[in-house]
Amino acid sequence: MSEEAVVQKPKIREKGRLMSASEIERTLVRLAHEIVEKNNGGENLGLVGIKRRGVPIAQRLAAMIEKIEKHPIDTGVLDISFYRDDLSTSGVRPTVAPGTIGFDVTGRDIILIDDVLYTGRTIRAALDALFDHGRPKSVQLLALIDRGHRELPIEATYTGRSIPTSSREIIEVKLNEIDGQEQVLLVERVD
Ligand SMILES: O=P(O)(O)OC[C@H]1O[C@H](OP(=O)(O)OP(=O)(O)O)[C@H](O)[C@@H]1O
Ligand SMILES: O=c1cc[nH]c(=O)[nH]1
Repeated sequence: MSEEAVVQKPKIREKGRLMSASEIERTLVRLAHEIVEKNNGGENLGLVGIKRRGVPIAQRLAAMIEKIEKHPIDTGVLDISFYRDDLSTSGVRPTVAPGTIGFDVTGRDIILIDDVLYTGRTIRAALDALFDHGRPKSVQLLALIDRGHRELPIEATYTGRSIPTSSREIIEVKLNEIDGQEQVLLVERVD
């Protein structure tokens, strides 16, 4: 057996579609209005998407908020792959590249944005990275899907859908900008 065969991805079975393209769109419209309401119009807001699928979600929300409030919204990117907990145990010491978010976060009301909130480890790492870049006035968290199973005391300020899951299940968010399709699927590992 080749080595590639040993490290195959787990087999998965599709269990159903949780959100269609129009449901994702409607949910993002609602979240954009919630953000505007909670932040009094959002003059001081900055949206930071976590790679990968948090980025197009942040860009879409910024466009919606700009349309509602008629002022520009700073939008940036956090690539947290080098900040993961599991890397630190292997001795890798993450370094922060200055300016990679795309705007100065100091003094701003930052909304961190990701597609799925699960254990919370990605968000913890993203918070570390964010504060390496500057000192925001406040940080709020938005997740399109909260699937539970938190391992850290982290909760979303804005949630698209809360979907209770088993640990064998996986939420797959598909977005046009990355996947060429638009839906949220529930799948299950079968091996
Ligand atoms: O709360 P957590 O347990 O950290 O899980 C949530 C993270 O997992 C997914 O990223 P993934 O590592 O699968 O990468 P991807 O976004 O590139 O698919 C998802 O996009 C979140 O960033
Ligand atoms: O189910 C999950 C868990 C983490 N990240 C995902 O994208 N889906």
